[in-house]
Amino acid sequence: MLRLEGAAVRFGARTALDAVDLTVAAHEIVCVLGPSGSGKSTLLRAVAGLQPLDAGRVLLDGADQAGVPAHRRGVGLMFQDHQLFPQRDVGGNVAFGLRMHKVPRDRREPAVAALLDLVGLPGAQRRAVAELSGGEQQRVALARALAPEPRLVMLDEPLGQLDRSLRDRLVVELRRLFGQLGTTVLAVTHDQAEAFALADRVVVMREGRIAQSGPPLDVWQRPASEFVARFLGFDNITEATVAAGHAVTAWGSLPVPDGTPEGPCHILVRPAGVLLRPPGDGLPCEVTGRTFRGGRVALLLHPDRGPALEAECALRDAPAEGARVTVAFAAEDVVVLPGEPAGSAEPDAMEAPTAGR
Ligand SMILES: Nc1ncnc2c1ncn2[C@@H]1O[C@H](COP(=O)(O)OP(=O)(O)OP(=O)(O)O)[C@@H](O)[C@H]1O
Repeated sequence: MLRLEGAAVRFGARTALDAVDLTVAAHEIVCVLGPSGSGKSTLLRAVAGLQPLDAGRVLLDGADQAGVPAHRRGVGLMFQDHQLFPQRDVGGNVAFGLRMHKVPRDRREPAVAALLDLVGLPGAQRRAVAELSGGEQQRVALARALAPEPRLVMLDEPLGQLDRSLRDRLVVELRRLFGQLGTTVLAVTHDQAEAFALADRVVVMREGRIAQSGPPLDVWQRPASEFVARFLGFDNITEATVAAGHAVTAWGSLPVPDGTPEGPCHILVRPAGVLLRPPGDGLPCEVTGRTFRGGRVALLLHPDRGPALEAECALRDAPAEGARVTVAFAAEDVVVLPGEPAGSAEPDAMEAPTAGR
């Protein structure tokens, strides 16, 4: 449905989008993730027709959109600050796009009612926008974006201003809603939990380029680079040299999957793969911090050699701060991160990385 080919946008000397190739299939939900300034909003604006390209093409249903103004592209947009019209009631806001598309009144009213049902605000047509909660306003904004039945809905930080619990709830509702409607979605967020809960596919951006693209679980299990791994919050990363089926690291020798290329690389160990062992064999560490996460505890460990480690354990097994522990590493949680040239986006980032399994 949507294809970007070599899309580039420059602001003076700054390259906001750097030769981006991206496709979104019909009915697919794609979430673009990335740090601040990585080009996420610029990407959306380029697709919407609000930002001209300096190079490359945007195609919708195979048609080049060069010169097609935003309102003729058939895309629905929902921005972070959701910009509802304060002087219109809920029904007036949702009907806005329908009026613009000259849908007659007798068809508008049932459409608005159906959309409000869909977003969980049945019968809210006559309520004033100002008296709605943040989450309710967000739903109205969504209903307004969906009303003209756009072929593609684009969401910029759709749940940006809401608190965590409301986000977690709404993101599940959104996914269900999009599935029900068969909506094609391109969303942008810097919240990885939101992206992973909403998306069929996540696209991680770095400095105007795509650092990795894939189903959420794949990206989570096999980050393509140190950048992606760190962006996802993995910190157990160290330099390594692979030889004869093992990686030699500051933490000791770690098992790596068969077929891992020999030579220097970075190694990630997921916190679940840092195993507490009785004193003896393994890497001695001191427990320097504990963070409670539901029934689990994240332990911050200071090893006798090598960088700090995060481990995860059950509440009842959690050693006290200051305790001495020994750790071993589970092979299935060791991930080899392909090398990336220092200071540049990764040219081979779309290739599947080698993963410990
Ligand atoms: N109108 C503009 N003029 C100049 N530079 C701009 C303009 N819009 C964006 N940029 C620059 O382009 C780069 C990408 O910006 P963009 O807003 O797309 O990033 P983002 O990933 O959406 O960031 P955030 O998460 O902070 O919204 C940034 O370096 C930004 O400063």
